[in-house]
Amino acid sequence: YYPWGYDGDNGPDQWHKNYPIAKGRHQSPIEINNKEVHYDRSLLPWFASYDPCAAKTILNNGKTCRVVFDDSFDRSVLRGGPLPGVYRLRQLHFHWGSSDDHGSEHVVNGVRYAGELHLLHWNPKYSNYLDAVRRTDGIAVLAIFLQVGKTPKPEMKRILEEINAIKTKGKEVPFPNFDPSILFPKSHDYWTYHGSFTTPPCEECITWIVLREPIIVSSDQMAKLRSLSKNAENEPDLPLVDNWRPTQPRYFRMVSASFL
Ligand SMILES: COc1cccc(N2C=Cc3cc(S(N)(=O)=O)sc3S2(=O)=O)c1
Ligand SMILES: [Zn+2]
Repeated sequence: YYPWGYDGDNGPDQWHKNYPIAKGRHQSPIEINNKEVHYDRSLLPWFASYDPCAAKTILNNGKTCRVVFDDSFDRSVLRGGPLPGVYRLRQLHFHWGSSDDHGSEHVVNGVRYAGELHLLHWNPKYSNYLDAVRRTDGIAVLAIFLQVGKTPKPEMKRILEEINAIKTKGKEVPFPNFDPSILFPKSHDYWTYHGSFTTPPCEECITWIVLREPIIVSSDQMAKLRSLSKNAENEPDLPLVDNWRPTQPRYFRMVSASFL
């Protein structure tokens, strides 16, 4: 395991030295531009059926704030859309900036959002998560943009209330009874393409489902995320901000849209 980060000598431009696939042809995130997107009317709607009791803990791993779910059976699943079957929800996490004008990983027609929520699911046709990570159809990530506005989504409060308990790297606390589908925007319109983890190991195993409609968060809520520290309790407080990877070359990949 090699230490990697988002700035200076271990930043995104250096990742390929320890994770050569970071220079692959199917990397994420990417720019999504209307004029290069292909409307695919055969794309089905996607459905999430999540069990709120599957939620286990919320943690700060020094790179993001993550909520972990029980994925020992088909308990919380995503299906439909571009997916061949059900995919099990394993975790959700966020990417955000040092200010409200940037922080998302995917960029839409030149627009960067303040942040991006990723819900990570794996294909249970593989024996376990680590096996799924090595397959092109192993993982599905539902990505939802965070846009700063005046009327924030009240459902975000539950996650942000826990931030004080996981201020430093390595902190993990129980996070029971949470159904992440309450965070979804009204519209289920999405873009989809084949890509990778946006952090090391950068495996190219992800079917990305990027929602067109952002969810609204307040500037204070973004500031709450920025109050997390990259470091552990007994180390200097380094603000956990700008944990997003710059967009990668699209090469010969098609981005399909579920909407006209
Ligand atoms: C061997 O692959 C493994 C094994 C165990 C954990 C991970 N992960 C690391 C990075 C990573 C990046 C994600 S993103 N931003 O693309 O949604 S999700 C995710 S992870 O699953 O936590 C990868
Ligand atoms: Zn992510």
